[in-house]
Amino acid sequence: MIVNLPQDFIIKYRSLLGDEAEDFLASFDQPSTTGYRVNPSHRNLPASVTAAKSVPYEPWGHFGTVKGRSLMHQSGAVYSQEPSAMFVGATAAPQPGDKVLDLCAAPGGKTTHLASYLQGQGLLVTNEINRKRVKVLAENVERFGIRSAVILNESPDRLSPIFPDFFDKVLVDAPCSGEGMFRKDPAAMQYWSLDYVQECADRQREIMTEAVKMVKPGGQLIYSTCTFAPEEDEQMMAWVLKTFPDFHLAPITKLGGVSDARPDWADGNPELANGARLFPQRMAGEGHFVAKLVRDAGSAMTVRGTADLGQRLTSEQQGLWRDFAQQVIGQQPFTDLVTVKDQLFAVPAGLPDLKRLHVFRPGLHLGTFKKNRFEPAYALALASADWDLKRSLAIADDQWRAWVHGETFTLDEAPAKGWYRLTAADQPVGFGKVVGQTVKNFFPKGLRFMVYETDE
Ligand SMILES: C[S@@+](CC[C@H](N)C(=O)[O-])C[C@H]1O[C@@H](n2cnc3c(N)ncnc32)[C@H](O)[C@@H]1O
Repeated sequence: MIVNLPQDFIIKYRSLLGDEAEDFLASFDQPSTTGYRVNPSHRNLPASVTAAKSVPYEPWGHFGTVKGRSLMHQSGAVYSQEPSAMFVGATAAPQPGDKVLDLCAAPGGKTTHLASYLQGQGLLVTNEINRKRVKVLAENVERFGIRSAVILNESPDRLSPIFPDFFDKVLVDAPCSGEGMFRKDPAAMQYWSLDYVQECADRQREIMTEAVKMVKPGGQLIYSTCTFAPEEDEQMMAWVLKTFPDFHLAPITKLGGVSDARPDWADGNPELANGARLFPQRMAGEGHFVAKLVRDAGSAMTVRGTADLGQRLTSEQQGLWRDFAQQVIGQQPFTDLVTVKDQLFAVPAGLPDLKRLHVFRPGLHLGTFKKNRFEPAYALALASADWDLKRSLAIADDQWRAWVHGETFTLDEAPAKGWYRLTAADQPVGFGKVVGQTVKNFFPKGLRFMVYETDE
């Protein structure tokens, strides 16, 4: 064996997997499997992205790699995600209009996937407890052009009193012992021990105790981990079924080498087989556990107060936004607008009162009110992939490279002065301000990068 797996890990899985254990252990010496999902709201994507081999259970999923410093990545046309992680979103598969909570969301792989299913309709509450990680989540939500998401930075026990019986779907992609990460990130092995698995299971029980309260009667709770440990997988589900008797495990369609979960690794309850196991020795992927819990239908949803996510716009702000929307977008695509300080947001409908929570983003960032003018946000440009804007300017590849590096660039002709959504290869890349033949650079400072020859 090349990879130095912990001895206790080897002993444990030899005992659990019997004849299959050597194939399982040998899979850790194979290279990790990479993949990406295409963003369904982006149009005219090149064949280099769409023609790669598909992931069997996820129509937007492909095997392969898209570089971080590429147009496809920067414009939000793709999200890099290893293929077995795609099984989580594919199992949740919310309908447009659903109210969805992603409780443990950073860096945003599952959130961006759930958003693809929602198609901008309904509500996506995406939460991350960790203050640093919530920033990365927000960057990915913006990059993927998600229009109807609220980003929260909270612990599950502070969310459950605000959202009782509220969501059609709740996803708990639980913090776990990460055994399915060993191949991609061998450093993950240094935290691993039999005790660590137990610690993770304890934390998962705490998270699930709050998560179940937020599922509406008849709604679903999708639970997933990227670990193989039965304590965090089948045994966790066995505990949920016993502790919360109004929840049951629903069957999941299993394609492409996905297997039934193992009741014999928990209390033998045959219902546990409805869960799904993704093993790297049986399929191309790093490994996951996914289960779909359904809450019995019952009492009606509790009615609560409505959201108060910011200030109303002054009449001057309304005018500045209206002028921008008419002149540049050509339509007024949002109804519920609020300001937080000088920032303008479009908030999704249907939220309860969030006053007591730490709201990291109340909705889609539309822009900033400066003195007597409005400056559109990068997030708004990236959320416009499927709109024909009144003012849109196609730029060439070398101009895109200058743009993401923070440089101004020159056009061959001078169009009318003002804001333009810029596109490269039909993908939105930001708002630029045209003055004469010059495009002034508004690419966010913290996201700037240099494209090298080796990135191609
Ligand atoms: C497996 S990761 C989520 C990955 C993410 N769903 C994705 O697809 O990109 C689990 C997340 O749970 C967060 N977390 C850790 N402890 C938590 C807790 N007690 N309650 C809620 N979330 C927690 C971690 O910070 C981490 O971001």
